[in-house]
Amino acid sequence: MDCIIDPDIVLSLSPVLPICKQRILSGNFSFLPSNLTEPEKILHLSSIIPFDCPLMVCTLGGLLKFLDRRRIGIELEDSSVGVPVLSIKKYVITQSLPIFLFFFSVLHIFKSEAHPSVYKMCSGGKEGLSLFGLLNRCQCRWGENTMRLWLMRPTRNQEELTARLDVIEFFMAPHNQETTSNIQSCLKYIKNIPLILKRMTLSNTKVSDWQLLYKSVYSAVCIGEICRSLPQTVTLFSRISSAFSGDLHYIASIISKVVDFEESLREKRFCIKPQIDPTVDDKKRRLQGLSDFLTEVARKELETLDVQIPSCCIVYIPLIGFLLSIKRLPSMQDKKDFEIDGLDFMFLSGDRLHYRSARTRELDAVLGDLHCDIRDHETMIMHQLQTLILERSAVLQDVIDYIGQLDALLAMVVSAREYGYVRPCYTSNSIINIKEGRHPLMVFCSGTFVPNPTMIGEKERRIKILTGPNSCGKSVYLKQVGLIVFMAMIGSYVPASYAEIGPVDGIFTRLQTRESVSLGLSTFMIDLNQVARAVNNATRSSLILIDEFGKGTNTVDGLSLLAATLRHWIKQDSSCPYILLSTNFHSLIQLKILPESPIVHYQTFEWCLDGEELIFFYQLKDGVSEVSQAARVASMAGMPEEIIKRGVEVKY
Ligand SMILES: Nc1ncnc2c1ncn2[C@@H]1O[C@H](COP(=O)(O)OP(=O)(O)OP(=O)(O)O)[C@@H](O)[C@H]1O
Repeated sequence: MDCIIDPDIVLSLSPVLPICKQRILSGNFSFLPSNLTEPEKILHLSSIIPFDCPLMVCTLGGLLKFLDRRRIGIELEDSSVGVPVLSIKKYVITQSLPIFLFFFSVLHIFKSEAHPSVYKMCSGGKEGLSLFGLLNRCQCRWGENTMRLWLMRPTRNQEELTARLDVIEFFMAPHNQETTSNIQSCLKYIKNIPLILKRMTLSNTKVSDWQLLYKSVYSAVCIGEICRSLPQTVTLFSRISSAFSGDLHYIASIISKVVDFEESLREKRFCIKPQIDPTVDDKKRRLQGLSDFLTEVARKELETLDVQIPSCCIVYIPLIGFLLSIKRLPSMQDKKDFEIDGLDFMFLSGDRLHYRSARTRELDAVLGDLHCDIRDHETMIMHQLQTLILERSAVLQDVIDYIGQLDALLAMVVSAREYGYVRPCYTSNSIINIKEGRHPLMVFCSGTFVPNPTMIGEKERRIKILTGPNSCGKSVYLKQVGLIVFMAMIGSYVPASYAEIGPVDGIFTRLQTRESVSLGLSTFMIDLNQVARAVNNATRSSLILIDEFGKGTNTVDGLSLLAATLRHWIKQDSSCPYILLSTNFHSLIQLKILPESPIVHYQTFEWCLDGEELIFFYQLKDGVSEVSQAARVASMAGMPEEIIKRGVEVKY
């Protein structure tokens, strides 16, 4: 399988491993012959599931638990019935880039923060300053889900990446801006279709569900129409054009033909339009003409009543039927006063007395329970409509998939346009060539961000060693390169004036993290783990970003570890990964610990001293810096002068 298993993850899985294994062994696998004994069952399952792979076992165990909780497919069954698993199929994600969890936090790909509003504190977080937050201009939840998935799973599949970039390029053209906003306004109406479909299968659909489903389907039809008018050479447009047709049109037209939204909202239940069902039409017509007819009946009833009774009316109460309603007279005090000859007293409601008479009985017999009949009939039609929609619901899954992709790409268009990103070019040459690269997030934090180039490649040197005073911009630069390459691997435009990206099969980092508490490992141990992963797994096409490796231990040990690691890669010569490394170990260069090599390139950043003041230009240049300017940086950070002075005295 094309994946690298993170040792930290395996370690953290060990407590749940036996539970997951047990869950798998006791699963309801209907594909297994029923006459198998327990040992035979284990043997059979182990031929399908690699029990020696902790990640696989825990993932499958988690999936089975999820299915059991949601009771998918057996919602209405007894709770003792387990979800039947019909088959197990292996699915290998071949093209995705191995990325470790650290990467997402150190490069600020995702950053959830507690919500600042006090009343929302308990209800989860919000996205902070992160790449996801920056790119997520999605209009619907499906776009947001797709964007999240793409960020979690960058890919090497160039065909897929080019297809995404083609869509972005199309919408980036100024003359396509109107099309962009038209599609975006339709995307807003695509709602939670799977939830509505689930309610349909449970026959628990509300009027609002019908409205939302219709709006979603109608908007999808409009998007389909728009995509049909766009160049079909763009893969996504042609896929949408062919998918958003037949069944989708059918669902949209059948809902609009059958459902009477106005009446449904008024009646708070599913109502159908006229001319859908003659029986319902007939009953509704009778119900409409009923009020005049009932007034006439009431007039006749009044003629037969005591003269003291000034008025009466005929009312209809669902499930009870027609009743004669009379205003209670002051003389009618006790129940016996309510009795009237020829009428059966039914009940008192407010100040009105209700009776059943010969005429109301006749009305019941002739007109029947009109309301209930209509309701029953309409409910039956709703079930038929639901069945028709569910039979064709596969197209709605396609809608969600393609809408998610389109929305995520349009969101990328918005940020690319707003922040001046460019389309990256993918090349088969082993090269990373970025001109005027910018850190996509840091640009918002520093007044004027200084763009810098990156050139790592076949003829260019593959190991960049960055030195420079503290705070000169080394870490920001490393992250900037990592983020630009990462953005290219999700099919986004990138913050640069030009970017040529060769094959990249993984991004390894040794960057500052705040995870030592949660992992139970020391900071130095985390550093070592991260570098070990890079040493053990990186290939010629991997990008490695190392920021100040070795500083977490005694200087000599740290320096020697760093030098040994670099020597390991220098020996690989042109097969060496793309490496960007920043260090404050100036003795690495002063003591000439590293061998002379054409693949090593020393770079630093421009800065100068204005009197005692340290000024950073953040501009990358060739060369080495042999001073840290730590004392001046400490002064800028507000350290007391006497401490800084004493530090300088000790140094010399
Ligand atoms: N290209 C740039 N343009 C503008 N400002 C920048 C740039 N790069 C870095 N900075 C600013 O400089 C600050 C320090 O940068 P950074 O953390 O990269 O320094 P450093 O060299 O890694 O420092 P240290 O060696 O102490 O870790 C950043 O927080 C940012 O405000």
